[in-house]
Amino acid sequence: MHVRRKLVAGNWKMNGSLHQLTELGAIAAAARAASGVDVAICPPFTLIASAVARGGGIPIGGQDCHHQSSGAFTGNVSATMLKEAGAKLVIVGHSERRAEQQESDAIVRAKAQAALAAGLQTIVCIGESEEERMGGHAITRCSAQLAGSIPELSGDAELVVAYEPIWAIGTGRTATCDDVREIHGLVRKVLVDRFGDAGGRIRILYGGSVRGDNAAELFAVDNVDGALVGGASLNAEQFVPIIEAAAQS
Ligand SMILES: O=C(CO)COP(=O)(O)O
Repeated sequence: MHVRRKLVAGNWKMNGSLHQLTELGAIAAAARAASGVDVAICPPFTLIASAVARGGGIPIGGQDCHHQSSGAFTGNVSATMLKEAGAKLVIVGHSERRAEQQESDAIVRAKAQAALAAGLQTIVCIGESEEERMGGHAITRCSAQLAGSIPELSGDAELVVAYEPIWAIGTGRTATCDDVREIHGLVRKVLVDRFGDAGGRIRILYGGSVRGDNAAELFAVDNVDGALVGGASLNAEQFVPIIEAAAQS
């Protein structure tokens, strides 16, 4: 049985500003108080270097990276560039990118591989749509995404998986604890089948309308090793209670 520290990561998406980095002070203080919990924030690319400078030691990450380290890829940023900017982690395969940028499992996997190779902690996102869940296809969809998107483990950088049901993102609707237990159990099985003992150490986050008032019950579910938080990570007032719930779980 592996003891996995909780990880609470904030995904600011295309939100935030230099001014908003003032929130990081209180978030860093809460992170220091929650000694058993890892906390990270992923702001837009343009804020990464400033967030590293002003973040009070909280690991700062990107929300995407290209799978090549450099080249003629206008508008893109590579994992090595993120690393140089001071990022410690990166999110890849978020459903908003899979939908808007048509990112396939194979692309997500290549990005994850590049991120691990650059030494970044790498959060690979999976999750089914509402239609897939209603049609009884949540398990098959998540299994296919796992099979196609999870990279080989390489080097010392940590792989993390985030389960984010698309219908729960930004909607205020959270998956039931039973649904979360089922999918996180599936993810764990896939990871252990593939990586053996190392698969038991990989942290699995839940994401989708996590808030201070539902975090504790989600953190109590088997194989929920933390949260990937969107809206509620934008300010300390809403994010700190989630960190505190992780510390008490
Ligand atoms: O997409 C998410 C995090 O990556 C979840 O967003 P919300 O917490 O706003 O639902």
